[in-house]
Amino acid sequence: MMLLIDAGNTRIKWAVPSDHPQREGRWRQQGAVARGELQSLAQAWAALDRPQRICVSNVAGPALRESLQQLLQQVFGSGPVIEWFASTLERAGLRNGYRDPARLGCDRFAAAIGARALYPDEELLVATCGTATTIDVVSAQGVFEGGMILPGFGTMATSLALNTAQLPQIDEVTPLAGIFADNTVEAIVSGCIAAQVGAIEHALAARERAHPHTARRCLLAGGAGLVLAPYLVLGETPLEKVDNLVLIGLHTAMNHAG
Ligand SMILES: Nc1ncnc2c1ncn2[C@@H]1O[C@H](COP(=O)(O)OP(=O)(O)O)[C@@H](O)[C@H]1O
Ligand SMILES: CC(C)(COP(=O)(O)O)[C@@H](O)C(=O)NCCC(=O)O
Ligand SMILES: [K+]
Repeated sequence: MMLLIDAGNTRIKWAVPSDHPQREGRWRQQGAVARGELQSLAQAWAALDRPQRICVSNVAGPALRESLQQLLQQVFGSGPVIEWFASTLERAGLRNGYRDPARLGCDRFAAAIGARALYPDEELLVATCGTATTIDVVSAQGVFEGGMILPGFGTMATSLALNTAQLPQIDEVTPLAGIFADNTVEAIVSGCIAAQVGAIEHALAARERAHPHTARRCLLAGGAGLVLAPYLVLGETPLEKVDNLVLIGLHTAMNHAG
């Protein structure tokens, strides 16, 4: 059995891949907790069979890595081999085109590997909308070509509340009646949605200009993806909402040598 963990800056997502995906679906078990509720994973994981291998993508820093390591040891003992997934020059058939490959966020590298596993031989725009939003290009030849990093939807909205006297924290996002809102809360939501989908549409348009006559697909992942999907206007480019793209990438990578 294999345990896959995606530790982001807001939440920790995990899954156990199933043995018979056609029959049982991709994951046998899965879950997610806020970063501050890491300890609650002890209970969820205690119910699992002891994994032989554990693969972790962590972009939430060394303290989180330390806590996670202790927790894994506490629950599963020292038996399972832990791979701390890292960005390298090449993995699972994907080439990393970052100037310094190791500096690419390992969640972005994993998401790109996952995207390529889902859609081999297609050019892909991978938008992952978490604490940060990243918008990355994977070429049809299997090269991570590069991307953009911007504040995620929640981070953007929160920065307004923190840096202004009159703007409130947004707790809940309800569907917008229109782009030009007649109240403060919806005006903030509309503005932050416009910034997020605007960046994705801008990235796609730039790629279309640079490489016309190339079929491509946009994958949308991350916690804010659901909120943003209805507002994206991508013309003829198909849009796929993918849950747990980083975990799909880790699973793919684990089945290829490091
Ligand atoms: N229901 C929701 N409505 C709006 N935004 C959401 C919702 N759920 C999650 N988010 C956004 O998703 C982010 C967390 O997504 P996640 O993919 O878990 O991030 P990370 O990988 O950085 O931990 C939050 O910062 C928030 O912006
Ligand atoms: C861009 C990120 C902060 C995204 O993190 P997330 O929103 O998934 O929590 C993370 O991938 C990261 O720390 N990257 C390192 C820098 C880089 O990718 O260039
Ligand atoms: K992200």
